Amino acid sequence: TQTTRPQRMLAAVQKSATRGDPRSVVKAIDQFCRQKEWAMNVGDEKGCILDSVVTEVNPATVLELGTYCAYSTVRIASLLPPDAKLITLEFNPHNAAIARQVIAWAGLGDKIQLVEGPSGDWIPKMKEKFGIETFDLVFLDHWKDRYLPDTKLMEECGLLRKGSVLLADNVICPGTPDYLEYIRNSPRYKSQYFRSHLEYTKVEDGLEKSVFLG
Ligand SMILES: Nc1ncc2ncn(CCCCCNC(=O)c3cc(-c4ccc(F)cc4)cc(O)c3O)c2n1
Ligand SMILES: [Mg+2]
Repeated sequence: TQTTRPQRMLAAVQKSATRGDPRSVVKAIDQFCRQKEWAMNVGDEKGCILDSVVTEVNPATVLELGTYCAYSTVRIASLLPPDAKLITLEFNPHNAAIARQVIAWAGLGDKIQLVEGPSGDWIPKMKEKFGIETFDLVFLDHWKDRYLPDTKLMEECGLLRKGSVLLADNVICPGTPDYLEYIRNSPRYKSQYFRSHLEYTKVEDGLEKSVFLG
């Protein structure tokens, strides 16, 4: 029977990456996506910008919205300090199952908690379910029309503190116009656009980094 693209991506990781070596997992997925099949990982070019923001923030708590196959999950977690925690939300059970195996292969199971379900349901439960006070870093990479409502929801739920950083993928392609409009005009955020390209292509895309001012 026909395999899915996430299954083929996992097979590429298990074939080419070293168990317990997160950067080799990242490299194996980038190689698969450049040489075999395009997939919607943040990718190597935007991934370098992601790395620099993670390193600068050095977060103790991270929320990722939209796991897909855990490429950015593993990329972020590989840069976190020892006791840091990353919670990643994935809506699609098949993708979540693949993501869990990629995370296990990278040896990052103790840093990453993958939660299945829509962001809108889980964001209000973060404090009670996971004992989270606030997030130091949020990586938005899920449904593009959920970036704005979920940002407002995180504000309302008190999950952001003065200095919390939001990093949003795909603000140009596929695009998140309502989110950009809000975040760039809100007095409660200081935003910066990092121009780049859609993963594995020459199409323009970029990341928007926004610091919550409280
Ligand atoms: N609410 C909620 N809560 C939790 C969730 N978990 C998953 N989802 C659903 C998210 C489904 C995947 C989201 N990502 C993208 O759609 C995406 C697309 C492209 C792209 C595609 C085709 C092109 F021609 C050009 C660019 C590139 C990217 O980098 C992308 O990230 C959730 N939703
Ligand atoms: Mg993306």
